[in-house]
Amino acid sequence: MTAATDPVKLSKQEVGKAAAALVQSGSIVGLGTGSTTAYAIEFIGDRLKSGELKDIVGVPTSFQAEVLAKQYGIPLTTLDAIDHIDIAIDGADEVDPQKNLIKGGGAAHTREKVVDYLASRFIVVVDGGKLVDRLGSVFPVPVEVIPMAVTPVTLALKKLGGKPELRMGVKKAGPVITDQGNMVIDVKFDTIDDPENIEKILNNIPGVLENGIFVNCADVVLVGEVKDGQPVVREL
Ligand SMILES: O=C[C@H](O)[C@H](O)[C@H](O)COP(=O)(O)O
Repeated sequence: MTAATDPVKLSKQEVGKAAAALVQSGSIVGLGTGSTTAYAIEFIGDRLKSGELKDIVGVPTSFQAEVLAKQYGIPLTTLDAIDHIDIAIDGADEVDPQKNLIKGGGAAHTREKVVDYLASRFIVVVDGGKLVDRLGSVFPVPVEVIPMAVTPVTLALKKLGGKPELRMGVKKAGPVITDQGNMVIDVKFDTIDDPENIEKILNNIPGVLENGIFVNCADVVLVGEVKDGQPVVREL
């Protein structure tokens, strides 16, 4: 593992490493998506290679997680072949003091929600910049929508008082397409007073597959920060 020098990268690397250290031999591990979890996957792979960790199997939450797991030698399985997940490690885009999350900055929140909620222990890994007093303060809520319903869902989101924006690709003309072949509408709300309620309301719009609000899901939130030039990891 190469040492990161940028403070945010260093925080992500250390928090990823701390989460990977929580994985025990013989576990079924949910492998999250994003730049922070990527470090956890890399470190789990290192622990496997060194022999410190044995007999683990991963459940990837995205194509990205699957590619990384293969790269770092982590055997994979699917939800059809198992009846539980022991631990899941995943990132977040926002975390409030009640450990509610907004996820989906990488358009992977639908599969992540399935895997993270199934896990007996869900460990969230973030850098300090992701902590907010109130969910939705900075980040819009990603909403995965089947392609034929993009227009009516956009109108429904506006009626709810949100500012919806179809997520566009980078280095790809046109919209982002998820691992399920759908599109993502990012919807910014002025305030989200009741995350549990808004999560349900969004998922109740016909054509919506899943949204990025995760309530009552995280067991542990590990926060990586750099203090006096040194990376530190604390629990929220
Ligand atoms: O869809 C992506 C996921 O929800 C990520 O876990 C989230 O966006 C955080 O990613 P990162 O660790 O790159 O900030």
